[in-house]
Amino acid sequence: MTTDDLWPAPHVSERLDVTVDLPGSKSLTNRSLVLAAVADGPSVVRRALRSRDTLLMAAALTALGSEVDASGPDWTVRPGVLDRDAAVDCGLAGTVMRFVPPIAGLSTGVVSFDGDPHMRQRPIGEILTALRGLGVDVRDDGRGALPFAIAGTGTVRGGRVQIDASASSQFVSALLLAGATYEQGVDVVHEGKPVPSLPHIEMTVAALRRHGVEVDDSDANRWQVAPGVVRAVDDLIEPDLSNAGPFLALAAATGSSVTVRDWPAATTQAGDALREILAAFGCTIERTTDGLRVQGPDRLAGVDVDLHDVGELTPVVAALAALADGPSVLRGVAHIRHHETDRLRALATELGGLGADVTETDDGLALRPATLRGGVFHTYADHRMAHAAVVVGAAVPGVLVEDVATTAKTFPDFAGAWSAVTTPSGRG
Ligand SMILES: O=C(O)C1=C[C@@H](OP(=O)(O)O)[C@@H](O)[C@H](O)C1
Ligand SMILES: C=C(OP(=O)(O)O)C(=O)O
Repeated sequence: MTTDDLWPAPHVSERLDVTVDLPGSKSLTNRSLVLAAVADGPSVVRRALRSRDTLLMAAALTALGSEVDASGPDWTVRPGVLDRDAAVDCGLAGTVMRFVPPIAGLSTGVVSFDGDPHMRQRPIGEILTALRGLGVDVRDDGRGALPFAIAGTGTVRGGRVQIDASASSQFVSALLLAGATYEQGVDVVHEGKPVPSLPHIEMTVAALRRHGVEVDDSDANRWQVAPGVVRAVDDLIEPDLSNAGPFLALAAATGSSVTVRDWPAATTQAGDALREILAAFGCTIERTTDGLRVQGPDRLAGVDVDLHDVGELTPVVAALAALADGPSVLRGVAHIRHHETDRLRALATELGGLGADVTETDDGLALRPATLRGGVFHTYADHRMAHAAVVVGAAVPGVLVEDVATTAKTFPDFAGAWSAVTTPSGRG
């Protein structure tokens, strides 16, 4: 590591009163792109997120035969014929590695998949086994991980399939997104420990219904998608509410007021749970004509929260818990050991390195009040580790964020946006 890779997180020594505009949601953008690629005509994805994960998705769909014009803020997608051999780079994007293979089964070419070194550790085996059961020719070395290839025959039989989706809700979303294009549709039954991140499956179901696809989700742990046309629709992408996390946590950590513009009145995004979580820390939450306003308290309370449904919020919540005046328990998130890095291990190591009293548990973290100090915060190529680092850095002088550019996974120029709100001279 060179010192160039260390970004001094802005320390905030005054109370701020700021409003931020956030880029679009990764999860909504990548669902819209996938459905647009199998739709019955061209679509527009308005205010699409332009970030590494969404550009990788656009490149994957282009490689498979669609035309994606990502040159402006509104992206156009023209579905093409899936008739070619292709190579898909998944980077570190779970949505690309999980959502694209079920569509590749419709191709008449051989589609090979690989990604960043850590992506070879992230689970995909359940989807590969499920695809085989649905009639897809999957070629891998039996490890249930990248790299692998899908040799399409142009059609997929589909039907009923049982999976264990306790490691990731994306296993279910992936099969549902492709399901309507399969001859028999798809009937996915989950058997195993509870599925995490259920709001993300609700987001998938809502996206399918918007595209005219019939989905029956009336039984717990079972989702049936009827075969049929995926109608082309124009989508408007909401701001990314999980990426609102560090900005709203900034208010909590520094007793400031932060407004996130255009907070949706109703949404399937996991980040909406921030309203409740930040209230538990002692923040005051208010909807204004501009968006959602959070006012941080004078002293942060500790929290006891189950984050099973909203695991991607854990790094920012852990950063606040490390700054709190009371003890905290974060539970229900064993599955985030399979995210961009082992987030429980990484958070315990890095927050601990800055003086936090933090213990890893089987399914979360336990934190007790401690005085934090500055130092290097390693990010493990994980955008949300960088988010945790800057939140601590706002409250504690001298935090150096390693590789802040890793935030580009889901947020263009995060460091610039963070500087603009935290540095008085940076504000317009
Ligand atoms: O479907 C999606 O867009 C996502 C689902 C969740 O994955 P897991 O179920 O693996 O946690 C979430 O954490 C991830 O950031 C995005
Ligand atoms: C888990 C995450 O990403 P992915 O879509 O790569 O799974 C995340 O963004 O927190």
